[in-house]
Formats: sequence, C-alpha cells, structure tokens
Amino acid sequence: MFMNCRTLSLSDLSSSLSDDASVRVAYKGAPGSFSEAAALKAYPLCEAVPCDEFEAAFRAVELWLVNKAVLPIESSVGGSVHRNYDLLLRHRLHIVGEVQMAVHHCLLGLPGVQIEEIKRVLSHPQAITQCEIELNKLSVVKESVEDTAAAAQFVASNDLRDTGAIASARAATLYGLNILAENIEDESDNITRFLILAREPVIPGTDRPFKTSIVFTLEEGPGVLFKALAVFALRDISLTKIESRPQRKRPLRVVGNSGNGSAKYFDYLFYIDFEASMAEQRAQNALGHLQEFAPFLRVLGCYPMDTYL
Ligand SMILES: O=C(O)C(=O)C[C@]1(C(=O)O)C=C[C@@H](O)C=C1
Repeated sequence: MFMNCRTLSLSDLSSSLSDDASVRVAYKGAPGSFSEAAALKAYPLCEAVPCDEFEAAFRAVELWLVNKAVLPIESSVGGSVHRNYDLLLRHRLHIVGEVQMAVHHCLLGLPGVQIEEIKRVLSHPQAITQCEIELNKLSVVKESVEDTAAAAQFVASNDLRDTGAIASARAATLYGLNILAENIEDESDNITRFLILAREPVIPGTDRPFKTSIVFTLEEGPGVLFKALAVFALRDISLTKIESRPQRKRPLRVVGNSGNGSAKYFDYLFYIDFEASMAEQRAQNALGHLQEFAPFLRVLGCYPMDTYL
C-alpha cells in the first residue's frame, strides 16, 4: 500500500518552500520592470508585489506583508545602487540570496509611431546610462522616471506620440506599446545584480558556493584598510565587491590637535562581499581577526552565490 510513497528529504522541503506559489516577494517598480523579472527569476511561482520605493519594500518584509524583497544592488555598467547599501544598514533584514540577471532594453513607442518621430525618451536613470551610446545617436531629450515600466505606462496612458520609453519587451506587451528597437544596451553583457532579503537568515552551508556580505568601520591610522583587506588575503578568500559609504550619523572624524589645529576627515562605512561561507573556519577566523581592529562589524548575510545568468 505504501510502495509508491517517496520519503521526503530536506532538499524536497526547501525547494517546495522557495517555489511555493504563496510566497509574496516585494520589488520596487511597476509590473514589467526588470526588478519584477528578477523577483520571478528567484521565485518563479511567487506573487510579485510592486512597491513605490526601496524603503517600502524593506518595510513590507519587516511588517510581514511579504516574505521577501528582491532589490537591485549593482549594475555592471551603472555601478552601485547606493540607496540600498544605506537601507541595508538602517534595517535589520538578512541577505538570503542574490540574482544576477542580463538586462536587455528595448525602445518602445505608441503603435504606428516611427523611430524618427521620437523626440524624448523616458526611463530609469540606470537604463538611460546603460543605453547612452544608442540614445546619443538618436539625439533625443532624456528624462528620468521611477522605473522602466513606469516610463512605458506613462507613454501609453498619455498617448505621447513623440515620446519613447526604454523598457523590457514584457513592458511593451503589458502596456500595448510597439518595440521600435531591441537590445539597445551599450554593452552586450549588461548585468544587474539583485539581493534577496528576508526576516530570517539562511543557515550557511558548504554544499555549494556561498558568499558573505559584511559592513564595518575602521579607526584612524596608517594602512587600516590595507590591514582589513589582508585578513581575507591571508586566508585565500577572494573579495567580489567593496563599497564605501559616508557615515551619516558621524560624518566627520576630528584627528590630531597640534598647534596647527585639528584636521577633519570624512568617516566611512565599508561594505565587502567575499567568496566563503560562514560555515567555513577560514571565514570565521577572518572575521574574528577583522573584529580586532574594526569597532563596528555586522554580517549582512551569508547566501548561495548565483552562478547562472
Ligand atoms: O526600472 C526598472 O525596470 C528596474 O527594475 C530598476 C533597474 C535598476 O534599478 O537598476 C533594474 C535593472 C536595470 O538595471 C534597470 C533599472
């Protein structure tokens, strides 16, 4: 009678949880945005929940309105999304995964409009940066809006014949626009990396490649950043990202008080991603070592690396 019953393993349970259609995932933007696509890449059956701001997505997770948030953190062309670095520190969520996604932009216009009629182009600032060469060839006025899908929605709902939107092919379908040009990104490898945030951390493993993200401060002194980076180099741990942000609460550091007065330096927070799991002794040792001279250190998350594109 029980011949066909298969014993459940832990991996069955974890995959059924992550693919569960009841998972609600917040993203910033309108339906058809690249962030929505990233949320669906991470959780194909999820209910993707649009938010008007990054902070709203953080709050939605904190208030249990959604299970996760998927937010952009860096673009291979446009660089870091600084706002999300600052919000990671201000909020207490954990990074539980990452999604790397190839971003292909289209120029969209109203049905019947020819590309020569387009005098103005709307899009997200990162998308405008990623398509700069093509846009300069068209010699159009560029205008920033909240996200790529919002640009498409605006052109469609206001019936703007002289205005185009840089957005996804899916946004064209959703808002009834035509694709006037495809793959208009300057670099064929146009990748955006998104972070997956949750209330609870994932348990670090060693069964597949893991990455750890941390933030720390340093005291004044010669070579302190060099020493901080050496704790990883000494243990053969590769760094994949380093970012510095101003310390808003303590923006200036006063150094020395000689006859010439005291110097005031900007004070920074350092964000580092490194390729090791917190389940590994070498990662624990590296952070123990860093703690010896970092007055503040927080692990933002230890999560499986996205090795697919
Ligand atoms: O505007 C969108 O569609 C977004 O999802 C935002 C965003 C970004 O913030 O970088 C995401 C991916 C692309 O790099 C362009 C824009």
